[in-house]
Amino acid sequence: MHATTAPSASPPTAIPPQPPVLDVALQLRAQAPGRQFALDVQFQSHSLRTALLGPSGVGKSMTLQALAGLSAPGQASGHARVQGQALLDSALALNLPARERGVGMVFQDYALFPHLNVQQNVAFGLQRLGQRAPPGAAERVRELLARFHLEPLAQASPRQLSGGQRQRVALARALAVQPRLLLLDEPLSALDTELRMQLRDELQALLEQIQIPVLLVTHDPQDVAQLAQTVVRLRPGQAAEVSAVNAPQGLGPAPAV
Ligand SMILES: Nc1ncnc2c1ncn2[C@@H]1O[C@H](COP(=O)(O)OP(=O)(O)OP(=O)(O)O)[C@@H](O)[C@H]1O
Repeated sequence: MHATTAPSASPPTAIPPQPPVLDVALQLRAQAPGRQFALDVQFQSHSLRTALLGPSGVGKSMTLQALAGLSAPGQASGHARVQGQALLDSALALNLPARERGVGMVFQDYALFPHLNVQQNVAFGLQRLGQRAPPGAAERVRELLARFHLEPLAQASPRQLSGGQRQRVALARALAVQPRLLLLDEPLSALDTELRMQLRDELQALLEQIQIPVLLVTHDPQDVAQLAQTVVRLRPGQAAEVSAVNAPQGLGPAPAV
């Protein structure tokens, strides 16, 4: 006679909670002769696309610089994590250098290198000082030039480009390293209304494709409506306010960027 045993009920599998997409708790300090600036900025975002808003001078650009690893020594402390991975954690004495952070940044004026052509600007982030370009770099640059419709302009100098073309070069350069975080500091503010609308549409399509965490500084409500899922408002002397603006987009398979 066989004894049968009821299958033992397996314990429910606990799904580990997802870390926030962005987890920022930074103390920022800057000093100039006769002037001091201090900001504690704390927020978490569970969205891939977060807008950082706040009045002029509140510290938005400084926050982006701290995330990119571009702060002056001693200017930023605390912690900053992207999908659970720390870029900076003072408690652990961890402060990754900018090149090791995997953070792409597009500045308001695009900050293209004037002495480099379009192709060299895009390739810049892939090179290490005094070293040969890593394997695959030339292919990656070709891919990005094609993707951003920049092939005919590969040899052009930044001063020969329109505002929209400059923006595409800046985005291609920021994405060259396949960043884990993309920072956009008022990327549309230098453009006239018509071009801004067109490039906002392009940026929206691009962000939907690349599906990497993005933190966007803007003053423009239309940027927020079209590009962001969560808004973080910095307020002088007060805690940041976090709110949802749009339902998260479906997270389809992420094509390589
Ligand atoms: N190197 C520095 N030394 C001293 N103060 C600084 C330095 N850099 C920035 N600041 C000050 O820090 C504050 C925050 O500057 P930040 O550029 O981050 O503001 P912001 O919110 O991006 O403003 P805006 O919307 O006008 O671009 C400002 O008061 C600015 O004057």
